[in-house]
Amino acid sequence: MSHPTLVAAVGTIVATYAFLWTLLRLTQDAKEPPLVLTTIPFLSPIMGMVKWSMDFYVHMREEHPNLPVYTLRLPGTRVYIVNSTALVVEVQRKWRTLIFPPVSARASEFAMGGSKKSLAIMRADMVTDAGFMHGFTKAIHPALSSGPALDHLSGGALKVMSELLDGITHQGGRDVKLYDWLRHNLLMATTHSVYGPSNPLQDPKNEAAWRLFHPSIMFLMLNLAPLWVFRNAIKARGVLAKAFLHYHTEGQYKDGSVYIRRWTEYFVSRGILADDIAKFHNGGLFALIANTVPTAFWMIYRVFSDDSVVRDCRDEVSKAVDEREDGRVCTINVRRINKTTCPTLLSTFQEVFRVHGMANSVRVVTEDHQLDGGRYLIKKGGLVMMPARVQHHLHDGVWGNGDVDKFDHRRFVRKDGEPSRPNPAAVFRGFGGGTTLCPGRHFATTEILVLTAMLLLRFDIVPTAGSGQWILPPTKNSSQAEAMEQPDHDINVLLCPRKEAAGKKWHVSFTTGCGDTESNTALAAEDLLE
Ligand code: HEM
Repeated sequence: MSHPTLVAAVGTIVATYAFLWTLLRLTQDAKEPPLVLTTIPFLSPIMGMVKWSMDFYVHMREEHPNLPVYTLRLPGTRVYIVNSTALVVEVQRKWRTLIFPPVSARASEFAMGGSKKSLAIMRADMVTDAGFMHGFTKAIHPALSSGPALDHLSGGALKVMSELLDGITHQGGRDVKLYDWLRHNLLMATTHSVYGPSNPLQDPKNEAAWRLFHPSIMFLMLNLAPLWVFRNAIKARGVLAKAFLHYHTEGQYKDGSVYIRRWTEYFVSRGILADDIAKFHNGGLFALIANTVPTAFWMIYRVFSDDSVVRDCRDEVSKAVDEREDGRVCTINVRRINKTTCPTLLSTFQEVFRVHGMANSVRVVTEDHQLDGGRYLIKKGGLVMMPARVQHHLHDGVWGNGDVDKFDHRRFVRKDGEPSRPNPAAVFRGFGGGTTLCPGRHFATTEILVLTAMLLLRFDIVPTAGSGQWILPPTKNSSQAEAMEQPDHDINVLLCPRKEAAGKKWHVSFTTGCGDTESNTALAAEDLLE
């Protein structure tokens, strides 16, 4: 490069840097939460996110331990990251000002491809109870809260899983890739129970389309690249939407679960077009299955990779089994898979969320607003983000005296005389929190806990590679659209029927028998407070 060209290039870089630095300072109000990562204005936060992936926010809290909330400036947007538990509670309480519906609407537009007309309906009122999004949560809630509709939903999926395990027992065992096995079979079991006998996902073409579309959802939602980059994913999205359109227009949802009937009837009642209902089914499918699969994977990994956990949990779940006909008919009573009978199993499940969970609850700021009694100004149009991982890795004894970076399967077992943890409303955020607390949490919890119980009672699980050792897979490629880490590679395991379970017939029951406590599997603070 010639000398004048070099001078011009350096000059341009310096001038651009000075311009961006000034722009950043001039557009940042002194009352906003402290600005961090400004070395390269607007780009340093992105570089940090790429470098640290899902540990970025935990890393940032360790770098700035005294900041209850801080500002990241990204091109075109400001994001306020909340570290303080008390501020998480405050943000969730202010759900009419710091709102979630724009996030769902964005997903419906960019990731699902909804039409302008339907998006206008969704966006018409994103604040009051009469708005589309709040009405949606209310419409599906009764079908997913405790009661016959939920039992039917969980029972339908568990029946499919139980029959699958019968087949493996008859075969004398099976070698599987654990993640892939769960991905296929939980998809089949869950969608069968939700969508009913005409479940569109039972067609292998539609399952393949889902697998192609699913990994692109986050990128489509970010809307940073031209659509042709995602042409295969968009084509797959179309294949699924076509199948769901048939399901909808033929009225097949009427033979499905109460949940899917209420879901559909709500969209119809708000004037959403049939084509869009079909597209939004793709989003519903994402909510239904995307987090259940990795959560089940980690649960099975964490239980079966430690003999002492297998021993403790097996002992507990065996107390939830009723035997008849001289022990030849065994019924797992779901009501007894609870914190009283199975404290270690439940604690392991909660620890899976604490260690592997990566939910990032996001809210949009609708007007300039003061947080923390006027200490911080958060500006209209900004995003407020509450990363679960930050809360789940707080030090200072919040999670007990042990190492917060270590997986401790007994961390949540209540010990006599121990003080309760501070502020449970904010610290456990595996299913998010506040008005957007996951409505599917009871369904997913029952599905995963009872599947684990069935496996414990009926099988040993042994890795078949790496001289039989369980080796924790890395997770750095996890998609951040999900609330749970995903393993970067699969694990080969042998599902080996236990001789203690041989020759027995296995069932799952939801009836509350004499002496059973009502199911208390609640993990979210909101449920614990009920
Ligand atoms: C282990 C499995 C699951 C995990 C980890 C999970 C996690 C989450 C999280 C973190 C949120 C966002 C909460 C927030 O931003 O505060 C959420 C929302 C949601 N989840 Fe789940 N979920 C799971 C299973 C399910 C299932 C099975 C269903 C459906 C039956 C479901 C339906 C939904 C819906 C509809 C929302 C949006 C709520 C709203 O807009 O207010 N989820 N989930």
